[in-house]
Amino acid sequence: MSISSATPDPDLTVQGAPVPAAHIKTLVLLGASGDLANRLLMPALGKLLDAEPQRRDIVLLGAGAEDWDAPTWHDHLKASLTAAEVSTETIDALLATTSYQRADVTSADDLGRLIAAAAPAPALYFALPPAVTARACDALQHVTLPEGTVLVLEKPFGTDVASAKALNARLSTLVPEERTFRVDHFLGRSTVLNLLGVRFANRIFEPVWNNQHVASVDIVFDEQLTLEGRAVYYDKAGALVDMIQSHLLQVMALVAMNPIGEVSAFDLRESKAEVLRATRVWGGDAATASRRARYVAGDVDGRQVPDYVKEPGVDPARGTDTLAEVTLEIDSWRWAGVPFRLRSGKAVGVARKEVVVTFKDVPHLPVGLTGACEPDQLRLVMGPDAIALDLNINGEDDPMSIDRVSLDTTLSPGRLPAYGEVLAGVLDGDPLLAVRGDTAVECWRIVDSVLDAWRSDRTPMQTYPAGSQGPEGWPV
Ligand SMILES: NC(=O)C1=CN([C@@H]2O[C@H](COP(=O)(O)OP(=O)(O)OC[C@H]3O[C@@H](n4cnc5c(N)ncnc54)[C@H](OP(=O)(O)O)[C@@H]3O)[C@@H](O)[C@H]2O)C=CC1
Ligand SMILES: O=C1O[C@H](COP(=O)(O)O)[C@@H](O)[C@H](O)[C@H]1O
Repeated sequence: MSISSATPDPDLTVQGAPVPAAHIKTLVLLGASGDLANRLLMPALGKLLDAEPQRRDIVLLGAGAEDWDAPTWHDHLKASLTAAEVSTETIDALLATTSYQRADVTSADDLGRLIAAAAPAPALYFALPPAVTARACDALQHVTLPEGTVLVLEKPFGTDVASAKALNARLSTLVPEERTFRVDHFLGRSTVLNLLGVRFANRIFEPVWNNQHVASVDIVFDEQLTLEGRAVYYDKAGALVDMIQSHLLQVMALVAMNPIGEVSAFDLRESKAEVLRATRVWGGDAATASRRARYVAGDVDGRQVPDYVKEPGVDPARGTDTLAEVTLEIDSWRWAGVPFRLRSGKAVGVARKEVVVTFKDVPHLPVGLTGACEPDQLRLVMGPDAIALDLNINGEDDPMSIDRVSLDTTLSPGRLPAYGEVLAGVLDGDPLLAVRGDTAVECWRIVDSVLDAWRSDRTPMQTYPAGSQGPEGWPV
């Protein structure tokens, strides 16, 4: 008998329907001069307002360490929105009401001033380094938060089980769980959201979505991107923590969860949590259930890439992984015995970003049908978004020989970028796409076991040339 190693914290699993937060009027962007704010959040807000102009009464309040006057802030915001091709109407509407305050977000006095300016019910978006976010949350203890305040936290949410639990405990003293938005922008990606439609709006998949018919599931996010100047963050995280601990486990939960009664924050998040609570490393040994590797010099699509350890800001002694793979099992009636392989890497030659469900072989191929009969595969591709069903059919020339076809369709990129969907939830006070606190801890429980094995050096660090598809012998 398998027993889930963690029991959900009752304080973090809000029972019943979520209590709607007041419709947010002011979005306070803490860390407004930072990369996330500039490259992703402000454009996403602009796109959301373009798609839903009725929201144009949203006021954006920027805050950060920079001593910016109003024209400097306006120029910064306008440049970010313009680069994202946000409409001039939206840009003008945002500029008409926005303001910026210089603030040390770890100071209760500064935070108090910001919140007073953002009343009645602000959303505080911590677009800050994680350590600064933790200190800002400590400082908020000394500030009276208006009823309905929403807190929005970026990944990484803690650095292990203990720190994630401590952060949850701190947050629970500030606002209720349903007003705490732990952002995982993959949950706003259109292909990921499409898992709901594909799985539950079709008759044909659910009956075969189990260990009777599925041989394995691969969730792969291999990028051509390298370090891209992010050593301060990435060198401490690595591929396992950067991608698998958060995004890929969330995607896995959506692939594996039981059907939900309604698309509500409670149903969806509880169903995902059930999966994650039942998840552990394949065979119970994290050292053999995982692989890790790091890129060395190579050529990615014509771009010369140095050894990872020679990238500026990298500490070679740290032993950071740039490609990680973990095979997991979900101890449930539905999934027992089905390997879920999660893999993500940087600096590969050909990007591969997809969920692949591989079905078992047919039990019997009629005598007389010839040729290779490969397993059926359903593939959901993340960017450019597509869905494909790879099947065996009768051959074109010899009708009794088997050929392979792919029934595929490209999907529109979605009405909004992933962060646009995330922000829509924040502004509506709907935590549907937010990661629940107990789930964040579960994800660390799964990944901590791998990190422990890696620290004991039982899983060798391999290398692969940048521009390749990973070390030799690894399945791609
Ligand atoms: N950038 C990205 O692509 C992504 C980032 N994230 C997450 O988003 C968060 C922010 O990342 P990112 O934008 O890249 O980080 P940056 O370092 O680019 O930005 C952080 C911002 O916080 C400000 N800041 C730091 N300390 C204080 C303080 N005490 N008071 C006020 N402002 C302060 C910085 O100001 P100053 O520079 O003046 O010190 C800067 O504007 C992180 O948790 C990251 O993991 C998540 C997904 C993608
Ligand atoms: O959160 C992260 O995600 C990106 C990949 O997501 P995308 O939406 O930008 O494609 C990844 O490159 C980055 O390392 C990671 O921190």
